[in-house]
Amino acid sequence: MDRIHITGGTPLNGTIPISGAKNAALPLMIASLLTGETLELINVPRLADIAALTRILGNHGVDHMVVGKRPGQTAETGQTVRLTASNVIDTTAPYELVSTMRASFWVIAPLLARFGEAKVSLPGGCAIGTRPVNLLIMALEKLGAEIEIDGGYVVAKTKNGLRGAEITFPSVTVGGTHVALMAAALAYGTTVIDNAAREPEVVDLAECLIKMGARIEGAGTSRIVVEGVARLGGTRHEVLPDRIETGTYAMAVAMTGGDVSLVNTRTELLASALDVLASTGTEITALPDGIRVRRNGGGISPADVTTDPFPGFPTDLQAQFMALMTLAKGQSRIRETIFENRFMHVQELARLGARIRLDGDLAVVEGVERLKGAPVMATDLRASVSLVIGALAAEGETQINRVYHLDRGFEALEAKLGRCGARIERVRA
Ligand SMILES: CC(=O)N[C@H]1[C@@H](OP(=O)(O)OP(=O)(O)OC[C@H]2O[C@@H](n3ccc(=O)[nH]c3=O)[C@H](O)[C@@H]2O)O[C@H](CO)[C@@H](O)[C@@H]1O
Ligand SMILES: C=C(OP(=O)(O)O)C(=O)O
Repeated sequence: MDRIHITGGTPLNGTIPISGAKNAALPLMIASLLTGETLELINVPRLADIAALTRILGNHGVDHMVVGKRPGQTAETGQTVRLTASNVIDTTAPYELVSTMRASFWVIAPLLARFGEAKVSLPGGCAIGTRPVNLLIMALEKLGAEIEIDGGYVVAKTKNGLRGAEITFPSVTVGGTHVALMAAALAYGTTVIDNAAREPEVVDLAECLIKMGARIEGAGTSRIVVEGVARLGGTRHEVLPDRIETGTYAMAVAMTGGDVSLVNTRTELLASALDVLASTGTEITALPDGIRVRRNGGGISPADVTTDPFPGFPTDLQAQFMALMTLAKGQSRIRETIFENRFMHVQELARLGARIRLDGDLAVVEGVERLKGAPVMATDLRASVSLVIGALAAEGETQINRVYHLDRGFEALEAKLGRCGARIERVRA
């Protein structure tokens, strides 16, 4: 298995281009199943999760084409991908494919809405909690689907098509909102989704669906209204920038010090995280095409955060923020309210010398003077990158094992950091 070696202690200086968002590209690709016409997606990141979903869509019969590179494009420039689901041959998504990635479960919605049936394995994904799909099933049942669980598969059917309904989520779910949106887009009549997720990735999906002919109002608020249409068509859509990748590199600079421009991204995608970063003594300035992040000399001030659905502090940045707080001048308190088991990075950060105490959903971090390199193990996607951040700031060498987690969500990580002065290399097994 590949490993990453990092020799820490060098500030980061330069420019990092931000990729298209994994968590937007995945539902957008899945939306291709809603139409027989071609969906062209621009700025799709090159990631293991995208490749995994491409295999799943291929298994359904979706035609996948990567449009040729244009002059000026580099390995880190997102790809343009054309997906055409004109000849869907199979409405089953098998265990072997779905178990590697949670978002793949969402194919159930377009398959059911367009073909009246779907059989999808219960999902896998990052080991950060139990992650049930009861709310996704509830939404589909409200729309009239008959659902049973059989041999680890969710089998969904509808005799006369889905029908618009009132769907009220008891708690905010991003995947549930994606599924409800896609299914309602092709249902008869009006669907109201209450307590909908307001994440920018939900808005991106809704905007693409609208271009495909869907009638959706209110995406980005907690009440979305969908008027079902009989059919959807193809379109061209650019995937929005990855706010989690943006926040991750911002935290890396906050920790190592230096001056980095994060380009092809937008401040409003992560306002709450940038406010918290500013309160730690990091200078954040908006650029026309991104964000400039600077910390020169001054120490890192401690700050408390609680993860929350958008526009709150994202759970997908909690591990990275914890890495930063390990070097703060004092105590910080980090509460994780979204996933019950998202503290796997704590014991690995401790190997670098961090002092963190866990108490239920609360992590209390006592800042230390310095971290020291050590061998560590990547456990899930965001935990892995928190170790990269810690290692960049630690003295000496850190070896990160099991880096396949990183490849799920960070495009060209070593190249992007390396060009800013980080001493980072991948050792291939
Ligand atoms: C591919 C993708 O976009 N993944 C993101 C998505 O995951 P995902 O869509 O899986 O996360 P959800 O928003 O659905 O989960 C939020 C909470 O609701 C619970 N829940 C969810 C569904 C359900 O049927 N029942 C239930 O109890 C979950 O266990 C969790 O505790 O949003 C999460 C929260 O912002 C992010 O961390 C993930 O990176
Ligand atoms: C948890 C994540 O992904 P997934 O929902 O696919 O497990 C993530 O992107 O941080």
